[in-house]
Amino acid sequence: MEAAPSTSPCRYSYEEYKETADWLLAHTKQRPKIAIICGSGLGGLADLLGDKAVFPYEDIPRFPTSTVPGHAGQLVFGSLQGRDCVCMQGRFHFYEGYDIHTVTYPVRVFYLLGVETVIVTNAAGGLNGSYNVGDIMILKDHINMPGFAGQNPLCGHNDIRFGERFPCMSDAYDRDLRAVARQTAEEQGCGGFLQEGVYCMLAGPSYETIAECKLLQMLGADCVGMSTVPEVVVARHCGLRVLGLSLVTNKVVTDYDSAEKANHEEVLRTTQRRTQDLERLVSQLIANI
Ligand SMILES: O=P(O)(O)O[C@@H]1C[C@H](O)[C@@H](CO)O1
Ligand SMILES: Nc1nc2[nH]cnc2c(=O)[nH]1
Repeated sequence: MEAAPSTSPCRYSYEEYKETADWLLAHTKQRPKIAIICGSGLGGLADLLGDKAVFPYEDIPRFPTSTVPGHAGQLVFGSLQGRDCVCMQGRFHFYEGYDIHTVTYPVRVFYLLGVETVIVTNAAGGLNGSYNVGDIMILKDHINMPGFAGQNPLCGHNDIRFGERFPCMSDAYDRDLRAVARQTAEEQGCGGFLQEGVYCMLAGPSYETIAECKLLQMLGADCVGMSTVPEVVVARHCGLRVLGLSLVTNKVVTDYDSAEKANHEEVLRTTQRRTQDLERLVSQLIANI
């Protein structure tokens, strides 16, 4: 597949998103109001669903496919805590070569399915010195670094059926959902490793240099990752409520004498260690929202 030029206008028409959504609606009886996007190593969240209908991405008309270890590549519809949900087991990253409109394609499909709330999860590097590996961070804000460089998924023609030309982002992470998440985390015994902070997205796939980590710390970022922000921007554009959760899978290196090196194996190891806590938290959250 030939990559789209980075300056392309939105590559997809309303009718294309609609074709995907209508196909899914025709192939499942579930009518989800909640969507969950699983981060690296966090795809086990989809296994919580009962009464499942599973669609590999390659079977869904116009859906992209995922290439990262730790990401399965299927859309799972099902029921959790008596609520219909749809779960993306495997997301699309900009660093895989997808243009920013393709990265966010599923979010507009969710909107057209009737989804109202999106729970976005990710694996991230901890920048905040007081964070520990294994902490869960509720996102209260983000820094859209690729957006600074012109890679905002809303660039190009604005279709008003999705949302307005200039959407607000100061309320990107829903205050009420954050409160429910804090409360639920306490009830589920996750309070001892819960944080709330700012996620910064970089394009990846290289991890950060020491100087870059120091810069991001100065900017006020608490965690750094390679996803989530484009999906959140598109979700907010079409009025979906968003809850973001980062799992701190590693601490970034900020010391020139350190022998530590960021690596994807450590990222996946940490997700395995925390997977049950996260599953419990998300499951109970869904009951509480
Ligand atoms: O999909 P997420 O953001 O959870 O995955 C993170 C970012 C990269 O894909 C990978 C790096 O280890 O983990
Ligand atoms: N950019 C980035 N993404 C990550 N995902 C998991 N850990 C990291 C990290 O340290 N940096």
